[in-house]
Amino acid sequence: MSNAYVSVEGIARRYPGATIFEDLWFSVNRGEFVCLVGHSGCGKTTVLNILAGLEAPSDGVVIVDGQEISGPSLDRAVIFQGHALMPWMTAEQNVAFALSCRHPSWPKAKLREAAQAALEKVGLGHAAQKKPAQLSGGMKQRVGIARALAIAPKMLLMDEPFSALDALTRGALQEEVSRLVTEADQTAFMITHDVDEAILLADRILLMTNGPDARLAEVVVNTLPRPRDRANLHHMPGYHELRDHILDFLITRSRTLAGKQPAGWDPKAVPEVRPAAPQITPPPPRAAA
Ligand SMILES: Nc1ncnc2c1ncn2[C@@H]1O[C@H](COP(=O)(O)OP(=O)(O)OP(=O)(O)O)[C@@H](O)[C@H]1O
Repeated sequence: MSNAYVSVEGIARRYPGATIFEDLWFSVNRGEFVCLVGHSGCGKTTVLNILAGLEAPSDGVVIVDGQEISGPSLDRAVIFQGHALMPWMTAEQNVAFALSCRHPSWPKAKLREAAQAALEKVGLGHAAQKKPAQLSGGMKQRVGIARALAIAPKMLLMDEPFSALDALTRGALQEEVSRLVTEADQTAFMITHDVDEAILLADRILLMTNGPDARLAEVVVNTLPRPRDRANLHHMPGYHELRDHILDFLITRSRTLAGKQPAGWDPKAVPEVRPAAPQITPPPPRAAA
């Protein structure tokens, strides 16, 4: 795990009388997009909060860029399901405020300029002077995305950021995040319930069994080539195999594997699968000369 940008090493969350999860080991490489998928209650938000430094694990550590984390940091920006914008500030002021925490020495004009540029990147240049109450849900979430990306965090953490949006807005924002994260070579970790969202965005998808005593059961490597877009995703060779694999896990295996550790199970070496990998046909034997 030493080459990983983010290294999650044996974290656990226990409450008196209940272990939500334990012995969770995984890594996220620089520039990689990792999604965590699992049923409600298995501890996904807890894992994200631990990565954000908002909660301490009961056991284990998280190392980011070689340093153990010990609390929240601007290096790890979180995009929540709700927008968490300051309602008395305009969109520009919301982004500028985050920028001022990152760059305390920047003069106001520079902060404003950078905030405006960040809003333009998410298509909100025209709405910079509006307050959250004057913006739609999708626009507010865009401001949240602009604010998180403007401070160039080492890691972007997202907890179901699109789940409260209508399907059209959700689709548009998923594609936008995909583009922005790729452009910035941003390391990202996201929780989602939406299998297509995970397939669109992730390089790897971590599958968690049901809680209590949840564990990482499998790491699904998304071998579908980039760029991916929603309109063509389901035409890509391997898409259906990948989707079926994840759905089968959610419908059946997340439950049947719950609480059980197969013999010889090594939580540090969770099996990797590539359901969408192209079938390699061996070349025909050469005719004898
Ligand atoms: N103080 C507590 N005592 C005991 N259990 C708790 C406590 N706080 C949280 N939990 C349990 O921890 C588990 C993990 O919660 P968490 O929010 O991380 O799950 P999740 O997978 O993100 O769920 P969802 O998808 O519904 O958001 C839940 O089953 C919850 O009931």
